[in-house]
Amino acid sequence: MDIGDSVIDVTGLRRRYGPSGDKGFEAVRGVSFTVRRGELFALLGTNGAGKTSTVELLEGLARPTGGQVRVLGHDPYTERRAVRPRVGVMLQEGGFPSDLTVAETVRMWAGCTTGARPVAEALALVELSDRSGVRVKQLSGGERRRLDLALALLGRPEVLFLDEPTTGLDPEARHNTWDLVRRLRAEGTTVLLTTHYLEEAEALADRLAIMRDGEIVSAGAPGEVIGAYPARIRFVMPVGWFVGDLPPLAELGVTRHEETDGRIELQTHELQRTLTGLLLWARERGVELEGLDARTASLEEAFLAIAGGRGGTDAGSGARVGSGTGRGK
Ligand SMILES: Nc1ncnc2c1ncn2[C@@H]1O[C@H](COP(=O)(O)OP(=O)(O)OP(=O)(O)O)[C@@H](O)[C@H]1O
Repeated sequence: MDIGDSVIDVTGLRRRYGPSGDKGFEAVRGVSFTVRRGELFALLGTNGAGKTSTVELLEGLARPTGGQVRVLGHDPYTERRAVRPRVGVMLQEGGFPSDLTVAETVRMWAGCTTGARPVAEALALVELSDRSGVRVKQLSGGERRRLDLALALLGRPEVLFLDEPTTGLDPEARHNTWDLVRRLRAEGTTVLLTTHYLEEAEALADRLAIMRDGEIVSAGAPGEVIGAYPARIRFVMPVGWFVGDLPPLAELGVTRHEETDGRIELQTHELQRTLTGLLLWARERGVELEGLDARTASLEEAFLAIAGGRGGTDAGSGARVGSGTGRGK
């Protein structure tokens, strides 16, 4: 096996439900990506974008209708026995018997897992040690998610598939799960994550891909994906001053500006240059830019533009574009 550094290789992947032609539906339409060893790769997209349909193919739960998947150098569907013991899967719904206690559930799972962690260790990892005697049906939604994660980690997997792992978790439990995932990745575990929480992807992912209508429409490191979108500077125009009094906006690197009731928003791909020019202008005139707020685009902004289909980097928001009129001082 020679897979170099890549652990998951996906090439031209397709998945169709139902027959070909109008009666069927192609949920995955030629998806390609690679996940390297020890990397955390996040798959994002709106509901129905095709994430679960893709991940199920990587997990070997279904056969692709086109293209190819390799996990640890093997076809996860036809070579399931070679792949399965080295992979941990946390599905959206665990579906284990709920009359068993937490410890019994982990013990039962451990019986089917080669080289399983001790039950106490698995429960400690997800901070469920104090719930070990509780029946699964009595757990909260967030505790069940953590139990799902404990089961996925039981066999010390080389590759971990996490399908919306923190849904239903309170903020503290979510951050604890993030810390655990970071630790696992630091130990060399390769992680493929699907999530609807963009701050989760931003916090954890080395690289990510955004899916829309069965295709990957943007991919790269979070900074690369976000970097295509402009930073924003917001402030309130000082009383008696107007946008036209500012230095020529194009010279400050502003690509777009909006004005609503004296509140100004500037968009720029050169945040430092634009902000410096603006602050120098304010200092020279001795005025205060009330409510000044400058920030790079967030993954959420990039996601909404990409997944929603706007795609362009300076897509208009429909707000009124300032006229730039004003009087000199
Ligand atoms: N068994 C099925 N038969 C027919 N269509 C299906 C089936 N499963 C999923 N689909 C369709 O495939 C598309 C992709 O679904 P999928 O569950 O992969 O999306 P997703 O990105 O995981 O969405 P979510 O974020 O809601 O989990 C959707 O339009 C869905 O209705």
